[in-house]
Amino acid sequence: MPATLIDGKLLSSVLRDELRERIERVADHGYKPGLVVILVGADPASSVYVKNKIKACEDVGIYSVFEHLPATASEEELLDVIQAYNDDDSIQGILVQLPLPAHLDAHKVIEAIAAEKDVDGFHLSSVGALVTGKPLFRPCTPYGVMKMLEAHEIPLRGAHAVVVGASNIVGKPMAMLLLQAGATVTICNSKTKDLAHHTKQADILIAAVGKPNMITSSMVKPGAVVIDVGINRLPDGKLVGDVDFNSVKYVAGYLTPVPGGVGPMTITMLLTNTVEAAERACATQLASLN
Ligand SMILES: Nc1nc(=O)c2c([nH]1)NC[C@@H]1CN(c3ccc(C(=O)N[C@@H](CCC(=O)O)C(=O)O)cc3)C=[N+]21
Repeated sequence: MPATLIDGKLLSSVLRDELRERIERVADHGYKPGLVVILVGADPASSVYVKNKIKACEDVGIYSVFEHLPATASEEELLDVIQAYNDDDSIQGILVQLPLPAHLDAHKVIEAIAAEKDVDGFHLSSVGALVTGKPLFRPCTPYGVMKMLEAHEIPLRGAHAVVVGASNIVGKPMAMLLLQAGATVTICNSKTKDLAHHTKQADILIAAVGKPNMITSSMVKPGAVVIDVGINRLPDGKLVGDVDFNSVKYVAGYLTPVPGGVGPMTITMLLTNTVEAAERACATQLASLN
């Protein structure tokens, strides 16, 4: 029997309905969640993602601002823009679209974002809070994956999770969330010897490498939960993940599609973090009134 599909679009629509209710509740206190998306330059893929994020905000009733800087913008200009939004009470979330042009220091730029507005979860405060077990903001992609596992009641305690890819934005925080949920976690990287040996042990396999179709059916334990975080655009324009979907679907127990899997969930968790930020700002103000 082919794998059960984990539909990120469907789950997103359920979660977005819940967000609309939370947004109405903060609206009752005179608050409207606001997100600014900052894009430097005009990379076509980034431009599409940014547009999708703005559209998603409109869809649930989050106020959004698109701040577009030229590719030649200086670090100082970008830091000034971030500072202005740090000080802007109509904005609770600040996202700087990555990757940045090479002349800008992404680390320095991310650190300039006020920690309480870091809805991407990339700031050192967010990373430290996550690792020590009191998350401030969870990075959107791993957070979305956790929601997908939860929605399908996939047991995590004592499960063996194998994360392929060790990036700061996906692999590392993904491993941390799975660990905190009680899984035994293996993290593989590009230097891992005999990758298939590790992936075949996985009850839950997370593919986050950025190589089209690299996880093949012989690398998957029968019945495993396979989460495809990859988004690779082929020369013919087709979008594929890191998992060879057509062969793995006959081996896996659960599988996420690309498109329509982790991608839409990433955006939904960005919206969730923005609403969360607005609820905290609202609670802080209510407390100061008492
Ligand atoms: N500061 C920052 N935060 C990010 O969260 C961030 C970023 N920079 N830089 C780029 C990556 C990539 N990313 C995606 C989100 C959704 C889809 C998505 O919705 N994908 C659709 C398909 C979209 C299409 O057709 O191209 C899907 O998988 O169904 C894809 C990619 C967020 N990123």
